[in-house]
Amino acid sequence: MTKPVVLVAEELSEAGLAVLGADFEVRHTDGADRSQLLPALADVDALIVRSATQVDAEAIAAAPKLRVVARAGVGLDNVDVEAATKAGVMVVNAPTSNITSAAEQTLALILASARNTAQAHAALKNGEWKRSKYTGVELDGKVVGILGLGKIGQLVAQRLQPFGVELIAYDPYLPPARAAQMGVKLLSLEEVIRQADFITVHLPKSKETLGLIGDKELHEVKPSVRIINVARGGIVDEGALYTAIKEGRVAGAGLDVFAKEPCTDSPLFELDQVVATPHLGASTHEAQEKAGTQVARSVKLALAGEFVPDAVNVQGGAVAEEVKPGLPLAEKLGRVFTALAGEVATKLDVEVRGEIAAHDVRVIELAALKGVFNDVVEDSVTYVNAPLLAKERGVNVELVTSSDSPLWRNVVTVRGVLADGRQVSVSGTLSGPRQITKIVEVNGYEMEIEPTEHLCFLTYADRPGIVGVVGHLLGEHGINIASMQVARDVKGGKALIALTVDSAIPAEVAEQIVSEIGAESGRTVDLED
Ligand SMILES: NC(=O)c1ccc[n+]([C@@H]2O[C@H](COP(=O)([O-])OP(=O)(O)OC[C@H]3O[C@@H](n4cnc5c(N)ncnc54)[C@H](O)[C@@H]3O)[C@@H](O)[C@H]2O)c1
Ligand SMILES: O=C(O)[C@H](O)COP(=O)(O)O
Repeated sequence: MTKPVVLVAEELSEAGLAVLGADFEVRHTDGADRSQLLPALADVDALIVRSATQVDAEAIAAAPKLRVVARAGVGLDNVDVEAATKAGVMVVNAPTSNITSAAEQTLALILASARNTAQAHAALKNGEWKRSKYTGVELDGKVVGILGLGKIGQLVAQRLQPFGVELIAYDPYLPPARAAQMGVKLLSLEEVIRQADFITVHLPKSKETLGLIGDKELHEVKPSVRIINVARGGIVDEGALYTAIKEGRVAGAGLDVFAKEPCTDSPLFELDQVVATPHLGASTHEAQEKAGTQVARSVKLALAGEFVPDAVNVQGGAVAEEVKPGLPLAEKLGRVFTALAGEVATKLDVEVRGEIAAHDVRVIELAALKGVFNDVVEDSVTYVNAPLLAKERGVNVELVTSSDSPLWRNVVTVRGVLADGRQVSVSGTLSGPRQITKIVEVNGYEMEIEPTEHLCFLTYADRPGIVGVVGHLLGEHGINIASMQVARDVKGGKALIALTVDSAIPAEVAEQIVSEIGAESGRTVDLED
């Protein structure tokens, strides 16, 4: 059996490679070099990167088998998550792996900037004993403004507390009470910029944050301000920062990240007031070990078709053990639903009833949608793109949960309304100690059949002799019936035959059966992949 291929496009810790183990074919490439990356993507199942590999729409299109992109770190600005989602590719990161390292690097740059450590060090190594030139400032009593009080911003705040600073922050998405608990006062961006002696940036790079600290803002800061950026290059405009330092409107800067990386020739490097490092925030043994092992675990889960807690483009929360067996059931019900409906519903309810409804069952809705669209679109349907497919087709999807399930311990129903107002539904359960998948309801008719690979549902007017005709016609075409059930609403009313057969029923045979028994509808379902 061929092993799934994992392409490691940047340095990954030994511990991460060890977690991948022998179950995968691990290949290496230089992700920063497009001429190497694009051809290397042709047959890979998973891609592992850090920040130097651009996983854009072109790269995703070059990887038709790709199932997961794993970012061994935090920032996802180098991954086109939207393009990945459209292609059904899961994107995962390691959101906490390097936050301590990034926070410590921030402290290092704040202190180095305050005390001119790097510049004095370089001068001394150059044989210059200069003391007054490198006189610095204390942190004690100063105001530190944190832009982005998220995971790293909060760790920085905690670590700065003992220095006797006043902490203020700009983060419109954080409740002020949460900030107050940490001893940080939330203010507007303008106020932070005007009051701070140190400004430290911990924002994600986005359309809103790119150039957030630009020429205008750098005209409003205190001239004694030092600006630290360990988040992403470009959030502080490098040209505007250069001019502000040159003109004495900013006292100094500590920079770990740059708008274009690698960056070795920034005009900022000419300024003695700037201390800079080559994107080293996450470059510690500890952070790399954590990032490597976390993404390797996520890749293993993703390639095993399991739910991945760190996936950023899959809706829903952690999946409880009790819920997991319901996923293949819901997916199967989704496929049966589409076969019964023969079209995409305008409104779709995924109902989860019974004991499992006490858990977060949003993933069951995803699994049902995955099944609903499995035989509708050419491209592969995954937990990632299934909700997107529903949205694109204007399907209004709702998850309905209830602890009340009178007949079965747990039951999942996919119920839909079609364009002409008709309703279609199919329910299933996992029965007995062996948790056997059973369909227990179709369009309101109760039954109990095990959905094998080939199924057929016939709705007709209840009368004698129909079972014989169906059996005879199938027999004539060499199709063996594995099981058959008949259900009806009232005697002489509408009836439904549910059949499982050993081979697919060709369309012309199904049509012949429908015509001979005068069926209202006849639907075949083929569940083999
Ligand atoms: N230099 C490095 O090596 C290194 C290492 C790790 C992380 N990072 C970067 O550090 C940054 C912060 O990472 P994190 O893990 O703390 O992220 P996070 O998501 O935990 O925190 C970001 C915070 O920014 C706030 N925010 C988002 N958009 C905003 C906006 N437009 N205006 C104001 N606030 C906004 C959010 O509310 C959140 O609290 C990211 O850019 C990440 O890529 C860099
Ligand atoms: O976002 C991150 O995780 C950091 O910027 C680290 O990036 P790196 O993995 O390329 O060092």
